[in-house]
Amino acid sequence: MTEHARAMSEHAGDSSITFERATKTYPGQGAPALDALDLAVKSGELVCLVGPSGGGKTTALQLVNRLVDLTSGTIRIGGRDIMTLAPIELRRTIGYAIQASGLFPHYTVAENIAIVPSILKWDRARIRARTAELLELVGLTPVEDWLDRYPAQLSGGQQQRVGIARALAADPPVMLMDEPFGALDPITRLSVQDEFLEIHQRVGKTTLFVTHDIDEAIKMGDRIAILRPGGTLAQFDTPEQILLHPVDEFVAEFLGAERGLKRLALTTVGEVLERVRPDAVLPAGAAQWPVVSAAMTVREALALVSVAGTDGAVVAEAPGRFVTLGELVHPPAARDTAGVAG
Ligand SMILES: Nc1ncnc2c1ncn2[C@@H]1O[C@H](COP(=O)(O)OP(=O)(O)OP(=O)(O)O)[C@@H](O)[C@H]1O
Repeated sequence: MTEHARAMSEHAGDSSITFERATKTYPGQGAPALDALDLAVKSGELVCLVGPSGGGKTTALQLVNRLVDLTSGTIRIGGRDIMTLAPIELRRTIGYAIQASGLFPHYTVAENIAIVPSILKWDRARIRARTAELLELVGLTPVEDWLDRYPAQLSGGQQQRVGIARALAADPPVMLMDEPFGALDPITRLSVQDEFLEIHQRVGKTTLFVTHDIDEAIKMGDRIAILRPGGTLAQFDTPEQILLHPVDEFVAEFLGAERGLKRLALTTVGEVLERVRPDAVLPAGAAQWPVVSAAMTVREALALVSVAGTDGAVVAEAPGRFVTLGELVHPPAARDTAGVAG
């Protein structure tokens, strides 16, 4: 075990990423690309980094794996200053997935996935087993059908999946993803997002995920960090809080005109139900109300209620419980926001 690996395993369990006034000014540039960023990503959390083009998102990501070096400030992983680690060693503990997958065209799928494990001198049986496990994880089965293909023989979505498998190969505690689904068509993109979220829930890597698509950020992020032009942080909070309380006009505009609808698509009927009085008596006339499921989004439930023209809906999974139209339109505030991973 190298000194670095030992140090990292001592910190096992803490894979938080902390930016402390992290600043990058590229040579010859008058203004910083990233300006005094303070951001703490908790272990296991998925944070989406969004902002306008040129806002410093990629720079922030590449500072973490030292593809770009800090001008000033500090970045820590698991509490350790990244500048105290050799870049090559550091990168072995960080999975990196980029747009267009970044696969090596002359390597097969199996060879691409094996790159970091080979550097780490895993034996062949271990690499083979890990490769099979990863291809299953990203849904490329039966595994034998995929191992020997070259990237050019895969669709964009399949390449992206192999890219994610490769980034996960050596089981790094931290994942950096730069527009990982940017090259996909909208339909494939939605399904790859779902798959990635499932994988994330299972493997729980601390993930910093760059996207310029605010809808993707709302769907994927435990929290979202919004950068302004000039690389300063505009807001860092849960998707729901950002949609409810954008700090200023810049953030509100960035979120777009459909902010209210986006928020409704984020909350489920079950979540609203948890926030309303449990002992409320079913109103007369509720027999005519539509039945909704606790798993439905508020947006879906509202569609049913508006078609039925009623003042509320009853909830299938909770006998005697109901939600009113008013509660669906303006869900009471959550009792706490401690639902964030970490
Ligand atoms: N190697 C470099 N040398 C000089 N300037 C650079 C370099 N890389 C990036 N920049 C500049 O730094 C700023 C931030 O770039 P960065 O790629 O981090 O933004 P971004 O938010 O990821 O943008 P996009 O959404 O367009 O990918 C931009 O103005 C860019 O032109």
